[in-house]
Amino acid sequence: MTVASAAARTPASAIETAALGKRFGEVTALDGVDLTVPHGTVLGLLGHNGAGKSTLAGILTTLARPTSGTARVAGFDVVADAHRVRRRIGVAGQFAALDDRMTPRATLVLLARLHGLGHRAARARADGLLELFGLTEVAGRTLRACSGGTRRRLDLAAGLTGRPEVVVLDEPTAGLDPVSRLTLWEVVRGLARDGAAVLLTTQDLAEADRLADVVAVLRRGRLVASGTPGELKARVGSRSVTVRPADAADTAHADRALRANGIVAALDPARGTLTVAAASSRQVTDVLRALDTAGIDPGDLTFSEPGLDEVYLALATGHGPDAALDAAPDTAPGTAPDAAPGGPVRGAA
Ligand SMILES: Nc1ncnc2c1ncn2[C@@H]1O[C@H](COP(=O)(O)OP(=O)(O)OP(=O)(O)O)[C@@H](O)[C@H]1O
Repeated sequence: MTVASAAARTPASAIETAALGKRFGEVTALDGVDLTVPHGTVLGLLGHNGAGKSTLAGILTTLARPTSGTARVAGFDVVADAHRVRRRIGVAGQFAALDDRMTPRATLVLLARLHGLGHRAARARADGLLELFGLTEVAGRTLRACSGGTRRRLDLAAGLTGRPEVVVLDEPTAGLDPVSRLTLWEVVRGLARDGAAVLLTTQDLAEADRLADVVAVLRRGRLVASGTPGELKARVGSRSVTVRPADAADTAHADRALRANGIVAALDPARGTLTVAAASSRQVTDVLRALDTAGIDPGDLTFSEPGLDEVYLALATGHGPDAALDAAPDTAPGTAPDAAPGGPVRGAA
């Protein structure tokens, strides 16, 4: 399946928001969001519950109107040109409106016809999507006889019947089994390879890490960081070293020896390990010297790179090693601090 045909005549940025804001009465759901997603990019939007992810997805898919700022999708303003935007986007969530008595194949053929395809082309599109989403086997069952996972995959397939150049998926893999999840990841990567821009919201850090070219973190309605998963990990997380003393009885002793040298370790008594943040080789040397002075054989040493979970803790919640964000006052939802280390979000071109 390809979505490249649409990309050639479209602007450089598939999604572009400027100072985008949304208020619900007293609640500020989005506040000054500047976001740019080029074609061929998967942007993973992370954020705590209530951070504003669904609100942003809703505005980009014309289901909600911004209260300030602008958003353009496929070159069209989401308010002034909502109908043109709708013709160019793919969204999950259409399933709710579908008929339980229909089959997956009939459903997709109908939607493809609604997108203007002739009979034969609509059947071909439906068959392609059924195969892509592993639905061929159940294509002839009525929807009411299909499992929840099947319906969910059909919902996602339904969003792609129009070969959208911009795809917005709000937590697309929530509730999917591991195989369906991998299938969906493949589909999303394929869409981006073919030139579509995909914005997906997720709570799943592994998903963001594996799938997204660019990760953007929303915190209380504001974008607080963006970059490739690797960039964010390098900026926020720190490497660590884990020591497992050769003699397990030395673990507590080692902890005291490190503390005596001003080094704080996370102790795991069950494993007999101590883990210390060690961004530089100098810090590793300090650990080894402290242990040596105390007469402790450091035994096994393991080095770990930072993970996206650390990034998330630091940026999305403010509880983590990012000092700028930690220093931010704990304000009410929607009045998040001005810390925006990532500046305007740029997708990887
Ligand atoms: N229709 C609404 N009326 C009033 N407040 C709303 C409405 N929709 C969202 N909000 C509020 O806007 C803020 C952002 O909500 P939103 O659903 O966009 O967050 P989210 O990041 O998608 O959260 P979750 O991960 O829990 O789905 C929250 O404070 C929420 O309570």
